[in-house]
Amino acid sequence: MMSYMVSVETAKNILEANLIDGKITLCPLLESLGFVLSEDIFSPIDIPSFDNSAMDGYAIRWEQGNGSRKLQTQSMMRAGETNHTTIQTGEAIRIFTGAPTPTGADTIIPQEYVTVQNGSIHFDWERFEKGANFRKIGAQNRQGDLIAEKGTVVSPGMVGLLASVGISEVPVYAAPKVGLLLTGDELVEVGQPLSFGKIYNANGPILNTYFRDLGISNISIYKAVDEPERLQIILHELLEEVDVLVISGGISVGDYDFVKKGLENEGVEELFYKVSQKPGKPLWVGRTETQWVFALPGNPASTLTCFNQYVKPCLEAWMGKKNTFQPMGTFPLQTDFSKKGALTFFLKAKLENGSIKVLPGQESFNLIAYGNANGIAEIPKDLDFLPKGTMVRFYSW
Ligand SMILES: Nc1nc2c(c(=O)[nH]1)N[C@H]1C(S)=C(S)[C@@H](COP(=O)(O)OP(=O)(O)OC[C@H]3O[C@@H](n4cnc5c(N)ncnc54)[C@H](O)[C@@H]3O)O[C@H]1N2
Ligand code: MOO
Repeated sequence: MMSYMVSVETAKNILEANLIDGKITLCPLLESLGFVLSEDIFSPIDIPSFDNSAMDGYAIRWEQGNGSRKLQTQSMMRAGETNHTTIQTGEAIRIFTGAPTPTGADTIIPQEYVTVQNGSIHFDWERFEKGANFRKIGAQNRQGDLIAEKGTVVSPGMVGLLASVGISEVPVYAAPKVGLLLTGDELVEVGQPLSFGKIYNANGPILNTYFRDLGISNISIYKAVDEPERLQIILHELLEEVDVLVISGGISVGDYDFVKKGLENEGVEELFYKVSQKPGKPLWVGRTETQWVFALPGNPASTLTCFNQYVKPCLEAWMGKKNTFQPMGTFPLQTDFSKKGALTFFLKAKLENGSIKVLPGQESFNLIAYGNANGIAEIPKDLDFLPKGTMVRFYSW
Protein backbone atom coordinates (compact mmCIF):
# COMPACT_ATOMS: atom_id res chain seq x y z
CA MET A 1 0.00 0.00 0.00
CA MET A 2 1.29 3.46 -0.96
CA SER A 3 0.53 6.10 1.61
CA TYR A 4 2.61 8.81 -0.06
CA MET A 5 2.09 10.74 -3.28
CA VAL A 6 3.33 8.93 -6.41
CA SER A 7 4.53 10.35 -9.72
CA VAL A 8 2.43 9.99 -12.86
CA GLU A 9 4.95 7.48 -14.17
CA THR A 10 4.81 5.37 -11.01
CA ALA A 11 1.00 5.49 -10.96
CA LYS A 12 0.85 4.23 -14.54
CA ASN A 13 3.46 1.55 -13.86
CA ILE A 14 1.41 0.29 -10.92
CA LEU A 15 -1.71 0.13 -13.06
CA GLU A 16 0.09 -1.65 -15.90
CA ALA A 17 1.37 -4.25 -13.44
CA ASN A 18 -2.19 -4.82 -12.19
CA LEU A 19 -4.15 -5.00 -15.45
CA ILE A 20 -7.14 -7.35 -15.48
CA ASP A 21 -8.07 -9.34 -18.59
CA GLY A 22 -11.73 -9.28 -19.53
CA LYS A 23 -13.79 -12.37 -20.25
CA ILE A 24 -14.25 -13.74 -23.73
CA THR A 25 -17.72 -13.64 -25.22
CA LEU A 26 -19.53 -14.29 -28.48
CA CYS A 27 -20.90 -10.95 -29.64
CA PRO A 28 -23.63 -10.50 -32.28
CA LEU A 29 -21.96 -9.20 -35.45
CA LEU A 30 -23.84 -5.89 -35.47
CA GLU A 31 -22.77 -5.14 -31.90
CA SER A 32 -19.12 -6.11 -32.36
CA LEU A 33 -17.89 -2.76 -33.74
CA GLY A 34 -14.92 -1.44 -31.73
CA PHE A 35 -14.39 -4.67 -29.79
CA VAL A 36 -11.15 -6.66 -30.00
CA LEU A 37 -11.08 -10.15 -31.52
CA SER A 38 -10.21 -12.73 -28.87
CA GLU A 39 -9.37 -15.43 -31.45
CA ASP A 40 -8.00 -15.77 -34.95
CA ILE A 41 -10.90 -16.05 -37.41
CA PHE A 42 -10.79 -18.65 -40.19
CA SER A 43 -13.19 -18.48 -43.08
CA PRO A 44 -15.86 -21.20 -43.02
CA ILE A 45 -16.28 -20.94 -46.81
CA ASP A 46 -14.54 -20.10 -50.08
CA ILE A 47 -15.09 -16.50 -51.19
CA PRO A 48 -16.34 -16.08 -53.84
CA SER A 49 -18.17 -19.31 -53.16
CA PHE A 50 -18.81 -19.81 -56.89
CA ASP A 51 -17.27 -18.49 -60.13
CA ASN A 52 -19.13 -15.32 -61.09
CA SER A 53 -19.16 -12.35 -63.40
CA ALA A 54 -17.66 -8.95 -62.52
CA MET A 55 -19.60 -7.20 -65.33
CA ASP A 56 -22.92 -7.00 -67.09
CA GLY A 57 -22.16 -8.56 -70.49
CA TYR A 58 -21.58 -11.90 -72.14
CA ALA A 59 -19.88 -15.07 -70.92
CA ILE A 60 -17.68 -16.84 -73.48
CA ARG A 61 -15.06 -19.58 -73.83
CA TRP A 62 -11.74 -18.01 -74.74
CA GLU A 63 -10.30 -21.11 -76.44
CA GLN A 64 -12.36 -20.49 -79.58
CA GLY A 65 -10.12 -17.54 -80.41
CA ASN A 66 -11.15 -14.53 -82.44
CA GLY A 67 -14.57 -14.43 -84.07
CA SER A 68 -18.23 -14.02 -83.32
CA ARG A 69 -20.19 -16.29 -80.98
CA LYS A 70 -23.76 -17.44 -81.23
CA LEU A 71 -25.94 -16.05 -78.48
CA GLN A 72 -27.55 -18.91 -76.60
CA THR A 73 -30.99 -17.44 -76.05
CA GLN A 74 -32.47 -20.06 -73.72
CA SER A 75 -30.07 -19.08 -70.89
CA MET A 76 -29.54 -15.83 -69.05
CA MET A 77 -27.56 -15.53 -65.82
CA ARG A 78 -28.64 -12.98 -63.23
CA ALA A 79 -27.31 -12.37 -59.72
CA GLY A 80 -29.06 -14.85 -57.45
CA GLU A 81 -29.47 -17.40 -60.26
CA THR A 82 -29.51 -20.87 -58.76
CA ASN A 83 -29.64 -22.97 -61.95
CA HIS A 84 -26.45 -24.29 -63.46
CA THR A 85 -25.92 -23.93 -67.16
CA THR A 86 -23.18 -24.97 -69.55
CA ILE A 87 -21.63 -23.13 -72.45
CA GLN A 88 -20.22 -24.76 -75.57
CA THR A 89 -17.39 -23.47 -77.71
CA GLY A 90 -18.78 -20.94 -80.18
CA GLU A 91 -21.54 -19.79 -77.84
CA ALA A 92 -22.11 -16.70 -75.71
CA ILE A 93 -24.51 -16.40 -72.76
CA ARG A 94 -26.01 -13.15 -71.50
CA ILE A 95 -24.82 -12.57 -67.92
CA PHE A 96 -25.08 -9.87 -65.24
CA THR A 97 -22.74 -8.73 -62.46
CA GLY A 98 -22.55 -11.23 -59.59
CA ALA A 99 -24.27 -14.04 -61.50
CA PRO A 100 -22.76 -17.54 -61.51
CA THR A 101 -20.82 -18.14 -64.71
CA PRO A 102 -21.87 -21.01 -66.97
CA THR A 103 -19.77 -24.17 -66.70
CA GLY A 104 -17.11 -23.95 -69.38
CA ALA A 105 -17.07 -20.13 -69.55
CA ASP A 106 -13.82 -18.40 -68.57
CA THR A 107 -14.13 -14.79 -69.78
CA ILE A 108 -16.76 -12.04 -69.62
CA ILE A 109 -17.01 -9.37 -72.32
CA PRO A 110 -18.73 -6.21 -70.95
CA GLN A 111 -21.85 -5.30 -72.91
CA GLU A 112 -20.57 -1.87 -73.98
CA TYR A 113 -17.87 -3.61 -76.09
CA VAL A 114 -20.33 -5.95 -77.77
CA THR A 115 -22.64 -5.64 -80.77
CA VAL A 116 -25.34 -8.21 -81.33
CA GLN A 117 -26.25 -8.99 -84.93
CA ASN A 118 -28.29 -11.88 -86.32
CA GLY A 119 -28.22 -13.73 -83.01
CA SER A 120 -24.44 -13.55 -82.63
CA ILE A 121 -22.16 -11.30 -80.62
CA HIS A 122 -19.13 -9.46 -82.03
CA PHE A 123 -16.36 -7.70 -80.10
CA ASP A 124 -12.75 -6.53 -80.55
CA TRP A 125 -10.74 -9.58 -79.54
CA GLU A 126 -7.51 -7.59 -79.06
CA ARG A 127 -8.96 -5.61 -76.15
CA PHE A 128 -9.37 -8.63 -73.88
CA GLU A 129 -7.51 -11.60 -72.48
CA LYS A 130 -8.51 -14.96 -71.10
CA GLY A 131 -10.08 -14.61 -67.63
CA ALA A 132 -11.13 -10.96 -68.06
CA ASN A 133 -13.93 -9.94 -65.66
CA PHE A 134 -14.20 -13.48 -64.35
CA ARG A 135 -14.19 -13.82 -60.54
CA LYS A 136 -12.81 -17.25 -59.65
CA ILE A 137 -14.12 -19.26 -56.72
CA GLY A 138 -11.79 -18.69 -53.70
CA ALA A 139 -10.13 -15.63 -55.29
CA GLN A 140 -10.53 -13.72 -52.01
CA ASN A 141 -9.93 -16.63 -49.66
CA ARG A 142 -10.23 -20.36 -49.41
CA GLN A 143 -12.28 -22.17 -46.76
CA GLY A 144 -10.08 -22.42 -43.63
CA ASP A 145 -7.88 -19.43 -44.52
CA LEU A 146 -6.98 -17.01 -41.71
CA ILE A 147 -8.98 -13.86 -42.51
CA ALA A 148 -8.65 -11.80 -39.28
CA GLU A 149 -6.11 -11.99 -36.49
CA LYS A 150 -6.72 -12.13 -32.76
CA GLY A 151 -6.15 -8.67 -31.27
CA THR A 152 -7.60 -6.75 -34.22
CA VAL A 153 -10.19 -4.08 -33.44
CA VAL A 154 -13.46 -4.71 -35.28
CA SER A 155 -14.03 -1.90 -37.80
CA PRO A 156 -16.97 -1.43 -40.19
CA GLY A 157 -14.74 -3.04 -42.84
CA MET A 158 -14.10 -6.04 -40.59
CA VAL A 159 -17.86 -6.34 -40.00
CA GLY A 160 -18.24 -6.47 -43.79
CA LEU A 161 -15.58 -9.16 -44.14
CA LEU A 162 -17.13 -11.30 -41.40
CA ALA A 163 -20.62 -10.85 -42.84
CA SER A 164 -19.35 -11.86 -46.30
CA VAL A 165 -18.18 -15.24 -44.98
CA GLY A 166 -21.38 -15.75 -42.99
CA ILE A 167 -20.13 -15.19 -39.42
CA SER A 168 -22.99 -13.92 -37.25
CA GLU A 169 -21.30 -14.09 -33.83
CA VAL A 170 -17.84 -12.74 -33.19
CA PRO A 171 -15.48 -13.88 -30.40
CA VAL A 172 -14.34 -10.72 -28.60
CA TYR A 173 -13.15 -9.55 -25.19
CA ALA A 174 -16.29 -8.52 -23.30
CA ALA A 175 -16.80 -5.05 -21.90
CA PRO A 176 -16.77 -4.87 -18.11
CA LYS A 177 -19.90 -4.13 -16.16
CA VAL A 178 -19.25 -0.75 -14.62
CA GLY A 179 -20.65 1.13 -11.66
CA LEU A 180 -20.71 4.88 -11.55
CA LEU A 181 -21.11 6.55 -8.18
CA LEU A 182 -21.56 10.31 -8.01
CA THR A 183 -21.08 11.84 -4.60
CA GLY A 184 -22.02 15.28 -3.33
CA ASP A 185 -25.02 17.00 -1.72
CA GLU A 186 -24.71 19.83 -4.20
CA LEU A 187 -25.60 17.91 -7.36
CA VAL A 188 -28.69 18.62 -9.43
CA GLU A 189 -29.52 16.83 -12.66
CA VAL A 190 -29.72 18.71 -15.94
CA GLY A 191 -33.30 19.63 -16.72
CA GLN A 192 -33.99 20.52 -13.07
CA PRO A 193 -34.03 24.09 -11.73
CA LEU A 194 -30.83 25.22 -10.02
CA SER A 195 -31.10 26.79 -6.56
CA PHE A 196 -28.42 28.69 -4.65
CA GLY A 197 -25.47 26.53 -3.59
CA LYS A 198 -26.28 23.72 -6.01
CA ILE A 199 -24.49 22.80 -9.26
CA TYR A 200 -25.43 20.74 -12.24
CA ASN A 201 -24.03 17.23 -12.26
CA ALA A 202 -21.49 17.39 -15.11
CA ASN A 203 -19.31 14.43 -14.11
CA GLY A 204 -22.20 11.98 -14.47
CA PRO A 205 -22.76 12.84 -18.15
CA ILE A 206 -18.98 13.02 -18.75
CA LEU A 207 -18.35 9.53 -17.41
CA ASN A 208 -21.53 7.98 -18.73
CA THR A 209 -20.80 9.10 -22.30
CA TYR A 210 -17.12 8.23 -22.01
CA PHE A 211 -18.05 4.65 -21.05
CA ARG A 212 -20.38 4.43 -24.02
CA ASP A 213 -17.70 5.82 -26.32
CA LEU A 214 -15.48 2.91 -25.21
CA GLY A 215 -18.22 0.39 -26.03
CA ILE A 216 -19.37 -0.11 -22.44
CA SER A 217 -23.14 -0.05 -22.09
CA ASN A 218 -23.74 -2.03 -18.90
CA ILE A 219 -23.56 0.89 -16.45
CA SER A 220 -25.14 1.09 -12.98
CA ILE A 221 -25.43 4.68 -11.83
CA TYR A 222 -25.86 5.62 -8.18
CA LYS A 223 -25.84 8.94 -6.37
CA ALA A 224 -24.78 9.33 -2.77
CA VAL A 225 -25.20 12.26 -0.48
CA ASP A 226 -22.32 13.04 1.85
CA GLU A 227 -23.49 10.67 4.57
CA PRO A 228 -21.18 7.78 5.54
CA GLU A 229 -23.67 5.02 6.48
CA ARG A 230 -25.66 5.42 3.29
CA LEU A 231 -22.45 5.65 1.23
CA GLN A 232 -21.22 2.40 2.80
CA ILE A 233 -24.39 0.55 1.78
CA ILE A 234 -24.12 1.83 -1.79
CA LEU A 235 -20.41 0.92 -2.05
CA HIS A 236 -21.20 -2.57 -0.76
CA GLU A 237 -24.03 -3.07 -3.26
CA LEU A 238 -21.97 -1.79 -6.17
CA LEU A 239 -18.98 -3.97 -5.32
CA GLU A 240 -21.29 -7.01 -5.26
CA GLU A 241 -22.44 -6.16 -8.75
CA VAL A 242 -19.77 -4.59 -10.98
CA ASP A 243 -16.35 -5.31 -12.49
CA VAL A 244 -15.14 -1.73 -12.42
CA LEU A 245 -16.32 0.96 -10.04
CA VAL A 246 -15.70 4.61 -10.84
CA ILE A 247 -16.51 7.19 -8.17
CA SER A 248 -16.61 10.94 -8.64
CA GLY A 249 -15.83 13.25 -5.71
CA GLY A 250 -15.50 12.83 -1.97
CA ILE A 251 -11.90 11.61 -2.11
CA SER A 252 -10.13 14.71 -0.83
CA VAL A 253 -9.39 15.66 2.79
CA GLY A 254 -12.63 17.52 3.58
CA ASP A 255 -14.87 16.64 6.54
CA TYR A 256 -17.44 15.24 4.08
CA ASP A 257 -15.03 13.13 2.01
CA PHE A 258 -15.94 9.59 3.10
CA VAL A 259 -15.08 7.59 0.01
CA LYS A 260 -11.59 6.41 0.95
CA LYS A 261 -12.68 5.11 4.35
CA GLY A 262 -15.73 3.47 2.82
CA LEU A 263 -13.62 1.60 0.27
CA GLU A 264 -11.19 0.47 2.95
CA ASN A 265 -14.17 -0.85 4.97
CA GLU A 266 -15.14 -2.93 1.94
CA GLY A 267 -11.68 -4.48 1.77
CA VAL A 268 -10.60 -2.80 -1.45
CA GLU A 269 -6.80 -2.77 -1.52
CA GLU A 270 -5.34 0.69 -2.12
CA LEU A 271 -2.80 0.76 -4.97
CA PHE A 272 -2.03 4.44 -4.60
CA TYR A 273 -3.54 7.67 -3.28
CA LYS A 274 -2.48 11.05 -4.62
CA VAL A 275 -0.50 11.62 -7.77
CA SER A 276 1.89 14.54 -8.31
CA GLN A 277 -0.24 16.03 -11.07
CA LYS A 278 -2.54 18.92 -11.76
CA PRO A 279 -5.44 18.52 -12.05
CA GLY A 280 -6.42 15.32 -10.28
CA LYS A 281 -3.96 15.16 -7.41
CA PRO A 282 -6.19 13.31 -4.91
CA LEU A 283 -6.79 10.34 -7.24
CA TRP A 284 -7.30 7.04 -5.36
CA VAL A 285 -7.03 3.67 -7.11
CA GLY A 286 -7.64 0.26 -5.61
CA ARG A 287 -8.24 -3.35 -6.56
CA THR A 288 -9.92 -6.45 -5.29
CA GLU A 289 -9.00 -9.85 -6.72
CA THR A 290 -11.19 -9.28 -9.78
CA GLN A 291 -12.22 -5.60 -9.74
CA TRP A 292 -10.87 -2.13 -10.28
CA VAL A 293 -11.96 0.82 -8.16
CA PHE A 294 -11.14 4.37 -9.24
CA ALA A 295 -12.08 7.26 -6.97
CA LEU A 296 -11.71 10.35 -9.12
CA PRO A 297 -11.40 13.84 -7.63
CA GLY A 298 -14.70 15.67 -8.07
CA ASN A 299 -13.61 18.77 -9.95
CA PRO A 300 -14.77 18.11 -13.53
CA ALA A 301 -11.37 18.68 -15.16
CA SER A 302 -9.82 16.35 -12.57
CA THR A 303 -12.47 13.70 -13.22
CA LEU A 304 -12.08 13.86 -16.99
CA THR A 305 -8.28 14.00 -16.92
CA CYS A 306 -7.99 11.08 -14.51
CA PHE A 307 -10.44 9.07 -16.58
CA ASN A 308 -8.48 9.76 -19.77
CA GLN A 309 -5.08 9.05 -18.23
CA TYR A 310 -5.81 6.13 -15.90
CA VAL A 311 -9.30 4.65 -16.17
CA LYS A 312 -9.59 4.52 -19.95
CA PRO A 313 -6.28 2.64 -20.46
CA CYS A 314 -7.28 0.04 -17.86
CA LEU A 315 -10.73 -0.41 -19.43
CA GLU A 316 -9.24 -0.71 -22.91
CA ALA A 317 -6.72 -3.29 -21.68
CA TRP A 318 -9.60 -5.18 -20.02
CA MET A 319 -11.22 -5.23 -23.47
CA GLY A 320 -8.14 -6.68 -25.16
CA LYS A 321 -6.32 -3.59 -26.44
CA LYS A 322 -2.54 -3.29 -26.24
CA ASN A 323 -0.25 -0.39 -25.25
CA THR A 324 -3.21 1.54 -23.94
CA PHE A 325 -1.15 3.97 -21.86
CA GLN A 326 0.71 5.28 -24.92
CA PRO A 327 0.02 8.87 -25.96
CA MET A 328 -1.24 9.53 -29.46
CA GLY A 329 2.19 11.06 -30.13
CA THR A 330 4.40 14.04 -29.33
CA PHE A 331 3.73 17.39 -30.99
CA PRO A 332 5.15 20.93 -30.74
CA LEU A 333 3.55 23.57 -28.53
CA GLN A 334 2.12 26.52 -30.48
CA THR A 335 3.17 29.02 -27.78
CA ASP A 336 5.52 29.29 -24.78
CA PHE A 337 4.24 27.65 -21.61
CA SER A 338 5.41 28.20 -18.04
CA LYS A 339 4.34 26.73 -14.74
CA LYS A 340 5.31 26.68 -11.07
CA GLY A 341 5.72 23.65 -8.85
CA ALA A 342 7.01 20.15 -9.45
CA LEU A 343 3.73 18.63 -10.66
CA THR A 344 2.96 17.08 -14.04
CA PHE A 345 0.40 19.29 -15.75
CA PHE A 346 -2.35 17.86 -17.92
CA LEU A 347 -3.69 20.66 -20.10
CA LYS A 348 -6.93 20.94 -22.02
CA ALA A 349 -5.59 21.28 -25.53
CA LYS A 350 -6.39 21.22 -29.18
CA LEU A 351 -4.20 19.38 -31.64
CA GLU A 352 -4.57 21.36 -34.87
CA ASN A 353 -2.43 21.14 -38.02
CA GLY A 354 0.13 19.00 -36.21
CA SER A 355 0.75 21.32 -33.25
CA ILE A 356 -0.74 21.79 -29.80
CA LYS A 357 -2.79 24.82 -28.81
CA VAL A 358 -3.14 25.11 -25.03
CA LEU A 359 -6.64 26.44 -24.38
CA PRO A 360 -7.63 29.12 -21.89
CA GLY A 361 -9.47 28.08 -18.70
CA GLN A 362 -7.16 25.45 -17.20
CA GLU A 363 -8.56 25.58 -13.62
CA SER A 364 -10.02 22.27 -12.49
CA PHE A 365 -13.55 23.62 -12.02
CA ASN A 366 -13.53 25.26 -15.46
CA LEU A 367 -15.08 23.35 -18.36
CA ILE A 368 -15.11 26.11 -20.97
CA ALA A 369 -12.19 24.61 -22.93
CA TYR A 370 -14.05 21.31 -23.35
CA GLY A 371 -16.15 22.86 -26.08
CA ASN A 372 -13.01 22.91 -28.21
CA ALA A 373 -10.40 20.57 -26.76
CA ASN A 374 -9.72 17.33 -28.62
CA GLY A 375 -7.38 15.93 -26.00
CA ILE A 376 -4.86 16.52 -23.26
CA ALA A 377 -1.26 17.74 -23.45
CA GLU A 378 1.21 16.57 -20.80
CA ILE A 379 3.77 19.00 -19.36
CA PRO A 380 6.52 17.08 -17.53
CA LYS A 381 6.83 17.81 -13.81
CA ASP A 382 10.49 18.86 -13.89
CA LEU A 383 10.12 21.61 -16.54
CA ASP A 384 8.95 25.09 -15.56
CA PHE A 385 9.42 26.86 -18.90
CA LEU A 386 8.74 25.29 -22.28
CA PRO A 387 9.44 27.54 -25.29
CA LYS A 388 7.15 27.44 -28.31
CA GLY A 389 7.96 24.36 -30.40
CA THR A 390 8.81 22.12 -27.43
CA MET A 391 7.60 18.60 -28.17
CA VAL A 392 5.13 17.30 -25.59
CA ARG A 393 2.89 14.26 -25.34
CA PHE A 394 -0.69 14.54 -26.55
CA TYR A 395 -3.49 12.16 -25.58
CA SER A 396 -6.67 12.24 -27.64
CA TRP A 397 -9.97 11.54 -25.90
N1 LIG B 1 -7.55 21.23 2.05
C1 LIG B 1 -7.53 20.69 0.85
N2 LIG B 1 -8.61 20.79 0.09
C2 LIG B 1 -8.61 20.26 -1.14
C3 LIG B 1 -7.45 19.61 -1.62
C4 LIG B 1 -6.34 19.49 -0.78
O1 LIG B 1 -5.29 18.93 -1.15
N3 LIG B 1 -6.43 20.05 0.44
N4 LIG B 1 -7.46 19.14 -2.90
C5 LIG B 1 -8.29 19.85 -3.83
C6 LIG B 1 -8.31 19.21 -5.08
S1 LIG B 1 -6.90 19.32 -5.98
C7 LIG B 1 -9.40 18.58 -5.59
S2 LIG B 1 -9.38 17.98 -7.18
C8 LIG B 1 -10.63 18.45 -4.84
C9 LIG B 1 -11.14 17.03 -4.88
O2 LIG B 1 -12.17 16.92 -4.01
P1 LIG B 1 -13.13 15.67 -3.90
O3 LIG B 1 -12.70 14.58 -4.76
O4 LIG B 1 -13.31 15.38 -2.48
O5 LIG B 1 -14.45 16.22 -4.58
P2 LIG B 1 -15.60 17.09 -3.97
O6 LIG B 1 -15.11 17.85 -2.80
O7 LIG B 1 -16.77 16.22 -3.80
O8 LIG B 1 -15.84 18.08 -5.18
C10 LIG B 1 -14.83 18.92 -5.65
C11 LIG B 1 -15.45 19.96 -6.58
O9 LIG B 1 -16.04 19.32 -7.69
C12 LIG B 1 -17.41 19.61 -7.79
N5 LIG B 1 -18.13 18.43 -8.23
C13 LIG B 1 -18.25 17.27 -7.54
N6 LIG B 1 -19.00 16.40 -8.21
C14 LIG B 1 -19.37 17.00 -9.35
C15 LIG B 1 -20.18 16.61 -10.44
N7 LIG B 1 -20.74 15.39 -10.50
N8 LIG B 1 -20.34 17.47 -11.47
C16 LIG B 1 -19.77 18.70 -11.42
N9 LIG B 1 -18.99 19.13 -10.41
C17 LIG B 1 -18.82 18.29 -9.37
C18 LIG B 1 -17.80 19.99 -6.40
O10 LIG B 1 -18.96 20.77 -6.36
C19 LIG B 1 -16.58 20.72 -5.91
O11 LIG B 1 -16.57 22.05 -6.38
O12 LIG B 1 -10.43 18.81 -3.49
C20 LIG B 1 -9.71 20.04 -3.31
N10 LIG B 1 -9.72 20.37 -1.95
O1 MOO C 1 -6.12 18.29 -8.47
MO1 MOO C 1 -7.44 19.26 -8.21
O2 MOO C 1 -7.91 18.26 -9.43
O3 MOO C 1 -6.33 20.45 -8.97
O4 MOO C 1 -8.52 20.43 -8.57
